[in-house]
Amino acid sequence: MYKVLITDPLSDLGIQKLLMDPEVEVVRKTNLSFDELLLEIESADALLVRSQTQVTAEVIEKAARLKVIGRAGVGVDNIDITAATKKGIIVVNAPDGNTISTAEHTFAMMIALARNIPQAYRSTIQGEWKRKQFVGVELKGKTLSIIGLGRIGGELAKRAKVFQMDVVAYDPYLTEQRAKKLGVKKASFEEAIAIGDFITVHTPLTKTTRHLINQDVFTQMKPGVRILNCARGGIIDEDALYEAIQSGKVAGAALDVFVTEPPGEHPLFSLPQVIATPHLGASTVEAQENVAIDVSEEVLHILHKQPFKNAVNLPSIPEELQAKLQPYQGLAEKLGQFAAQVVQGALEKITVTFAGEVAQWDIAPLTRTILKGALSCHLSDVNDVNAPHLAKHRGIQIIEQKSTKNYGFTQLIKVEIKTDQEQRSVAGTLLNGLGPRITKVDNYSIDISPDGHLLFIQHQDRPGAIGRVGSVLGKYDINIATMQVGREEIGGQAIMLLHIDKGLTSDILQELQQVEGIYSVKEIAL
Ligand SMILES: NC(=O)c1ccc[n+]([C@@H]2O[C@H](COP(=O)([O-])OP(=O)(O)OC[C@H]3O[C@@H](n4cnc5c(N)ncnc54)[C@H](O)[C@@H]3O)[C@@H](O)[C@H]2O)c1
Ligand SMILES: O=C(O)CC[C@@H](O)C(=O)O
Repeated sequence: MYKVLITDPLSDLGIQKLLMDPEVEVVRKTNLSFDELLLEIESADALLVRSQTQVTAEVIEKAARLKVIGRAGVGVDNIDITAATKKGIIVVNAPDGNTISTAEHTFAMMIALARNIPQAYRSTIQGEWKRKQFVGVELKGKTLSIIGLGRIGGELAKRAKVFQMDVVAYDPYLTEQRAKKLGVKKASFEEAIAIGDFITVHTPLTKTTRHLINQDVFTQMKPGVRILNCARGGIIDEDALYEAIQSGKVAGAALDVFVTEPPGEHPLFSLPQVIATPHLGASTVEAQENVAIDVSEEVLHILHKQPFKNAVNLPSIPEELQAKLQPYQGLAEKLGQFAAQVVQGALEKITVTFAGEVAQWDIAPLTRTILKGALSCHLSDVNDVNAPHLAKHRGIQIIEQKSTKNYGFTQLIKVEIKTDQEQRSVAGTLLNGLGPRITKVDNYSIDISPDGHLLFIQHQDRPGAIGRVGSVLGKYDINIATMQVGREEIGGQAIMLLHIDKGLTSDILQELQQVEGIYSVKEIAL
């Protein structure tokens, strides 16, 4: 049974799939104190949050069984991604479900700002009739500068075009093609800042976007500019915004998000030019249902070990590529496990080479799986998420390469491991109808399926060696299921790779080591 802990309000309809899964127990507890959260998280397999719950390193540290953190929304700045990654916890979000709602909210804020609607409402219901005081501006013909033309920025641009605004956008990843498709002028940051009558930010909050709009940037703006932030508090320096409004440079600001939420009695609220909403961008029935459905499905996929797509701490893999790579995942993991068990000493470098059909694709996910296989022989709780981090942390160098060399197979994956004592390699392929096979260990060609208990023996190629190994195993009632022998030259070094039906005790291993003509014996569990 998986415990799915939900600590922020999520749409009832949206989490139906979770509620209906017989293997899932849904525990909904909102407004938990920090200590209560620490207590609940200990036994949770999945945690679902919106933006309120702060999933700090301390919370993650306490989570003994947590496999996935699901964010019902886009921004994951309330989750310590580094701490989750270190612990091998997958973080997924629901990036698409609230795009339209947030774009619409931003647009509503822009109109409200242009026409002083909140201020006029407040005055009118107090019995005043101040028509002169609330003269606004039209959107038509004005320039809207969008900083961050992603999903929300893009939808906002479409709406602004319908209102006959000139839309310019700055986004480091904006292509001419996308700008053209949206009817937007691609600009530099400086240009976008200098020409905007309305400037709106739609970037995530990161180290580079914190205070992206600061005191210096305000000085470069047009006098009378109007500012919007429906993305994240902190992208705009709140103190600098206060100054810019006070000085008259900025005519007004519409804010849905704040550095601290709730902001309490914020100095900006003393300025009549500021309008505000309490982080309502995604607060529509539709968006809340969408994000809850999306994140619930992702969490279920992860708990049931099925493919998922919106992991924040794993590069996303297009479905088509995922389908192509899937058959290779098992082989990749086994090769990593085999290579790590066949070597002696501390891992220093892992080189993975892909040849044939597989080399035509993005093979980074397979490299991660190989790494997971190799590291899991020595470390606990290794998965695709934390494997690269764990390798880096231990100073293990990872080299990934593609080869056009003909290895005699339609596709081949080779794993070379260098330790402080030796360097060895193992290669494998997928054979039609037979599945994964190990085809080479060091320079010895073999053909064995990578599963179960294996014995890897290095010996001298002399009559009797195989028989003597068989006698020792027979003495202890250990059945040999399959056996492969490889040699470089007659009478030289050779290897035996045996499938045995059960594992060996250290005494039997030692006895095998003493057999005449045997150089080394390694037991490999796959
Ligand atoms: N107010 C709300 O309720 C609400 C709702 C949803 C999303 N959001 C916020 O809106 C943000 C954007 O959401 P989205 O779905 O459009 O994300 P997105 O990832 O589709 O778009 C973000 C864009 O910002 C661009 N970007 C990154 N750094 C930049 C920089 N320094 N300068 C300019 N552009 C930069 C990226 O290239 C990307 O195109 C989210 O990160 C989230 O914090 C708020
Ligand atoms: O949960 C919310 O309502 C806010 C969501 C929004 O900020 C997001 O980043 O998706």
